[in-house]
Formats: sequence, C-alpha cells, structure tokens
Amino acid sequence: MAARYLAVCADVAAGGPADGPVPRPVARGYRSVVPKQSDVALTPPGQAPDEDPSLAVRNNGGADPGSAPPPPGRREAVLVLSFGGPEGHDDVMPFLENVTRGRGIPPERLVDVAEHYHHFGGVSPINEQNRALIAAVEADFAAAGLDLPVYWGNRNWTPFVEDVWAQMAADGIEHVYVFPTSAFASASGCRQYHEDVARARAATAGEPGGNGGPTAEKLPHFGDHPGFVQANADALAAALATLPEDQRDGARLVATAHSIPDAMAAKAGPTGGAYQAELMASARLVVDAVAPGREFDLVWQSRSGPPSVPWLEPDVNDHLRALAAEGVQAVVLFPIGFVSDHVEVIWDLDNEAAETARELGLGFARAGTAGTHPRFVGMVRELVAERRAGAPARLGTNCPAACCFVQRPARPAR
Ligand SMILES: CC1=C(CCC(=O)O)c2cc3nc(cc4[nH]c(cc5[nH]c(cc1n2)c(C)c5CCC(=O)O)c(CCC(=O)O)c4C)C(CCC(=O)O)=C3C
Ligand SMILES: [Fe+2]
Repeated sequence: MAARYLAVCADVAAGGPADGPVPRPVARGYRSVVPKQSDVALTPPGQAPDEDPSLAVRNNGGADPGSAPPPPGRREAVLVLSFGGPEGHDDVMPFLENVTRGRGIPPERLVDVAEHYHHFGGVSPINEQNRALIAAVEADFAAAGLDLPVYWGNRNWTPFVEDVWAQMAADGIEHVYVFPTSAFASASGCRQYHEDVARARAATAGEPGGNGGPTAEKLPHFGDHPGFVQANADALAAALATLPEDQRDGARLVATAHSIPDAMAAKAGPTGGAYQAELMASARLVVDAVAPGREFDLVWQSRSGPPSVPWLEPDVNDHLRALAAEGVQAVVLFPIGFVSDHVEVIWDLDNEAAETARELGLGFARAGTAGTHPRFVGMVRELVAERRAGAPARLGTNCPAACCFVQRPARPAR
C-alpha cells in the first residue's frame, strides 16, 4: 500500500553563567534575563556561516569524506543546541521578538502565539525537556564509560549559545560536537543551527583575548536513525493502543511537522525538497516499525507568516476535516517533526487539533515525541562515536555551505 504523501513537493526526489567560577559541565539553572544586545557582526546575507574554516566538518550531501579521528588529548564536549523558550510571563514577548526579528511575522500572529505561552504560565516546557534530555545523555555517557561533558545552549533564550560558547572556551574545551534538537533539513531546522554556532564563535572571538573558542561540527540529520525511529515507533504504538479496539485498524495515521514557507522548502538540503523528503522517509520507517506497509499521511502544523506567503499545506486541521468527510472514524497524530512535547505540540495538537477532531466526531490520539526514550538518548552517543571514529556521515546529509539558504534578512545578533 502506498503512503499518501500530501506534501507539496512530493515530486522532489532529493533525498547567565553565574559570576565567578562556573562548575562544568552544564550551564543549567540560568536566571531568566532579558537578552542583552550585542554588537557582533552579522553573517552577511549570501555568505554561508559554515564557510568558516574552523567549523571543522561538513557532511556534504553524501560526499562526506568523514572526519579525521580527533587528535589525542583534544578536549572535547557535546553541545545540545536548542530553540529556547520563555521561563515566565515577562519572558514571552522578548522571546518572541528574538524568534521573529526580521522575519516578517505579522504582529497579530505574535499576540496569538503569546497567548499560547501565557496559557502555560509563560513557561515553555522545552527548557525542562532539554534539561531532562541532557541529564539522560550524561547518565548514558557515564554508563558507557564515556567521559565527555555536555553543555546546553539556545538560539532564542537563556542559556544563550553565545554565553555557553564563552563558557566552553573558559573551560578549555577545544572542540564541540553540536547536537541540535532538530532532526531534519531546512533553513529553520538545520541551517540556523549552523548560523547559531557561527554567531557564537564570532561573539567569542570578539571578547578580549577571544579566538572564537572551540571548533565545532554539527552532527548529521537523524530522522532515519534507528534510535529516533524506535522512540517514535514506540510512541505511535502506545497512542494507537489508547483508541477503542474497534477503531484501531481503521484509524488513519497522520505524521505532522512544522509548516515552513514553500520557498524555504524548495531550498532545503543540497538539491532542495529535503525537508519533506527526510520527513517522509522518517515517517515511513516509524510506521513500518509499528505496522509494516500501513498507509499514512504527512501534513503540516503551526503555520505562521502572512497569508499572502505560501507555506506547506495542508494544515493538520484542514486535513482532519477532509478525513472526516471521507468517512474516516479515528486518527492518530504523530509529530515526527519535533523531538519533544513543547508548545507547538501541546497547544497546536493537544488543544487545537484535538478540538477539531472533537467537533468532527473523530476518534483522536496523539503520539509522544522522542523525549528521553533510551534509544533516542543512546543515539546521541552513537552519532558522536561515528564522528570520533572518522566514519562518513551515516545519513550523508547536513546542510553544506550553500544549501538551505533563503534570501531574507540575516537574524541580527541579540
Ligand atoms: C521547521 C521548524 C521547527 C522544527 C525544527 C526545530 O526544532 O528547530 C520549529 C521548531 C520550533 N518552533 C518554536 C517556536 C516558534 N516558531 C516560530 C516561527 C517559525 N518556526 C518555523 C519553523 C520551525 N520551527 C518557521 C519557518 C517560523 C517563521 C519564522 C522564521 O522564518 O524563522 C515562532 C514565532 C511565532 C509563530 O509565528 O509561531 C515561535 C514562537 C519552538 C519552541 C516551542 C516552545 O517554546 O515550546 C520550536 C521547537
Ligand atoms: Fe518554529
């Protein structure tokens, strides 16, 4: 049975740190502060930040020569690099301004999204989820006898990646394996994480006596990694089992991911279209692990941007309406595009999409995300081990110098 891929481009084959000494290894427990403006130079539009030769490894589109094994004695670390989220009501607007600066998101959309956060006391669960992931990775490293410190930095809120970079430099870290909390290609999910590292290195170089701090390599996309797939498959099976027995076989399985502008999707990955292609491949693996060959759909959620700009469609809510009209009785949503149950998941799916399903009389279940599933946690160690062994990138995808670039204002340094 062929999967019903509803993606637009289905024809694309492409694949604060405390004062004084701060204890290693994790910059946790930051106070929530309004970000300071820094005057770090921007990546000029059109110039890829990963042309910075100190960003040591690029897993370019299948042509990855592999990294050299690390020189003996090099002091290394892992950085969990994430999106960031507010920690209280007063953080919400400054956080949203950080996310959307220069992005052309309409102000009324920001007001709406702020409400989603205020609904949860202004606290995004993403930070607690990242702390839990880091604790699990540290425990996994320790159990495997791997002595590698784990740091945490964010793009849009404390602990900011710039501050953590300075901390790693102060701690004598020479090289960092960057693990982004995002599995797939796109300007949002891959390239911006490269840009975050480049910005952090520029900021560190701008400090007195600074030299950019540790060199870095971003770990490859992991949507097809067995650890990620197993975590999502277990969650999908568990969600399916919550439906009444007579609905399970007929329930439609629906993968979701963050919508992105069509123009961004067209530029994702070395030959374009990689966001949808990687998501489809990942969702297929997840479904096959639960119910081999079973049909599923891939649709989009959390669209922002002005209506005049086309984004990937259909939206999950519209899709639920179409399914109900077809006579489908129940759905299981699995948000394959995210790695934890943050606001985009618990608001846009558990609240909005669940409400749509209720209105339509559709049975509804939502699968969890990878979170701290042991196979997902172990995946981080495996990805690092591959790079340390000098192996070619397993997946062969990570945004090379020129890909995923969309012409829009560079995100100013905070
Ligand atoms: C592909 C993708 C991922 C997955 C990959 C990854 O994880 O990186 C993702 C994750 C996330 N997106 C998040 C939050 C937001 N995203 C926004 C805006 C946007 N997202 C986009 C795409 C993505 N976003 C895009 C193209 C925009 C338009 C602005 C622009 O062109 O850059 C806005 C602005 C308001 C709005 O319009 O919604 C917010 C608040 C949170 C945090 C949730 C929490 O706090 O719990 C997370 C993990
Ligand atoms: Fe987003």
